[in-house]
Amino acid sequence: MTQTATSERPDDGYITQDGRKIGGMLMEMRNITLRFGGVVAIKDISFNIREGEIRAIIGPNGAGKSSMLNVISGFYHPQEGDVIFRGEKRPRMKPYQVARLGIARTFQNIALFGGMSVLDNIMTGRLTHMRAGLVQQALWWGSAQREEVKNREKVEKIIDFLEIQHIRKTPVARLPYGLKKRVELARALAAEPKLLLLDEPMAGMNVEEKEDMSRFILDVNDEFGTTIALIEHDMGVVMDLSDRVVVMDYGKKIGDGTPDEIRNNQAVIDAYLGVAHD
Ligand SMILES: Nc1ncnc2c1ncn2[C@@H]1O[C@H](COP(=O)(O)OP(=O)(O)OP(=O)(O)O)[C@@H](O)[C@H]1O
Repeated sequence: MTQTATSERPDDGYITQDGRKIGGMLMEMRNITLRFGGVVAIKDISFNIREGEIRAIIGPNGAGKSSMLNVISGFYHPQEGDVIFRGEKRPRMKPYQVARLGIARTFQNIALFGGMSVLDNIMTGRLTHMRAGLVQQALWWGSAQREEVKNREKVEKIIDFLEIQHIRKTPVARLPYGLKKRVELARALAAEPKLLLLDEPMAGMNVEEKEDMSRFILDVNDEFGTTIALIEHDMGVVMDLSDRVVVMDYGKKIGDGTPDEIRNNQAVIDAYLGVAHD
């Protein structure tokens, strides 16, 4: 996607050059600080994510990117700052409660059930939508069955969309790496998230797998209107996919803007070239 415009946009949204609709604020991180004992992983960082946007968080190793993703997904709780989701301050929540709000994620190191089939793995992504617990399922078999059928339909649609019909019965452990990553994406999508967090979706992939994954990320965003925030080290991918990019270095935010703005940001260039700073 070519990006020439600036990151200054009207509050209620805009249309991208390739015709996608970007809306108002979906999430705002306000003055987030996160410490681990004496280590300050995130220092007073603010940024926002708009509805429908593909937003990247980049930075050198140890910059604090994973920590930030973990704050967004509720794994870490910042000592300072607020997380605003859909206009409301999010109270301290457990990750499963954050998932119920509509935030799903994939992991850098694939976190699937190796012995289970692709289909069953993706079904686990529907758990946040399942109302019937085990006891309910036993007592109200009819409604639990209807729910199962509905969940299956959603999952089948995702399987078609991500072109993994041919491996639906295959145990995940037997799949090549690129396909495992695609199954992880499918499982996260099964939760029908408003915000999808991707932790290094291209890590360990060959060129062809990266091209496939890039296409699927764009298609998911376009077809389902899913807002996506991703951490990624592959600069080519980041600059191609993202509407806007946040750059972190040593826990601080050193850049925030469109790919073009980031490419021309001297602090960002210095950080990647390893220029010393105070
Ligand atoms: N659970 C933790 N306990 C203690 N320190 C941590 C923890 N998680 C992260 N850190 C520290 O916080 C800082 C930021 O780490 P983080 O993993 O967020 O960076 P990153 O940008 O994701 O790095 P990478 O690209 O190498 O994955 C580092 O100094 C790291 O050692």
